[in-house]
Amino acid sequence: MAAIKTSSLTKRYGGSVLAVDDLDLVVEEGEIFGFLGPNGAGKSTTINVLLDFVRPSDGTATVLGYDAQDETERIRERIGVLPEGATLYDRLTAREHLQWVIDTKDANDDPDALLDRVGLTDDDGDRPAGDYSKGMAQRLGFGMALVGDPDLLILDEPSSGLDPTGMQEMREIISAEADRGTAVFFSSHILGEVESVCDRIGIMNEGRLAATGTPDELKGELDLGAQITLDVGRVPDTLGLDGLAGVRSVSVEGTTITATCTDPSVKVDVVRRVAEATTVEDIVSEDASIEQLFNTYTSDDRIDEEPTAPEVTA
Ligand SMILES: Nc1ncnc2c1ncn2[C@@H]1O[C@H](COP(=O)(O)OP(=O)(O)OP(=O)(O)O)[C@@H](O)[C@H]1O
Repeated sequence: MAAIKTSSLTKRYGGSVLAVDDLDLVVEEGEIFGFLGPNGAGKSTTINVLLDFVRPSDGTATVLGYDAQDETERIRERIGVLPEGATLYDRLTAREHLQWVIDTKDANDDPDALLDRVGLTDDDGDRPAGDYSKGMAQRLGFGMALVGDPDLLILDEPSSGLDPTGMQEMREIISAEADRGTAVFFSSHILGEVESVCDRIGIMNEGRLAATGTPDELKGELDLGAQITLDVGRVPDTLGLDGLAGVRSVSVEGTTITATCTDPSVKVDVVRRVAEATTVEDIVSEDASIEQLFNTYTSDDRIDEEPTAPEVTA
């Protein structure tokens, strides 16, 4: 049984805004699925339909096998949710928030252990949430989502407001939850975060799923190539890269030479050839990044075109 399944899910706001457009999405049990997309792509709307905060215009959605609109109670018992901009009660302390969720879910978690897990101190636990910084509020919201060992975590921009340490801690908790069988579905703008923690990603664009797969699968599909950039003392008349197997293109700007290779292993040959012709002062090596992937799938003139090749001067 899928943790999340949507079939032809569509949401229109008013007559003109098509926020989610015929979406077929499957998140498997136990997997970490990152839901990426630019502002307005339809990520929060999809999550809001899954949580029955908004009703779909068309299509269906199930969560843990239950209908997202008709079996909301069953779903709530088994999931943990961090909604966009978690709503907290200003006058309640963190401990009281956690205790409230524990009681509501009839769970037996220890509020102190949860506080510790999300990086809040004992003293923080006794302060009213109204005094919290954005990052502290986010940590508390995350702690509330973890109550009751949920089978599925749905997190809308979980790292929003967190400092780098907080983001790292959040990623560790997500991985630990997945290790014990929890499926995690989270939306993000932070591409590195998604790549480092997710089993699969889905890229939303204009209400549609532009791509799904593991980061490696998606990079492979697009054949974005691997880049190597060399700073040299002097650019020789002949670089020696002409006809080198696996070099797709070469460009030169000042004393910087950039080669795009069809395969990362070819980069060593590029360095060797250039080093035979001139002094190499610095090397930067980059494989296709998740940023490239994201840009390719969400730019206006996406996919139907070949990735653009830099000017060839070799
Ligand atoms: N309550 C609403 N009423 C009208 N339009 C809405 C409403 N909520 C969202 N929209 C519109 O639906 C589209 C998708 O918005 P949504 O918030 O789902 O995108 P998102 O991918 O979560 O964006 P972001 O990354 O900025 O949070 C946008 O055009 C947005 O303006």
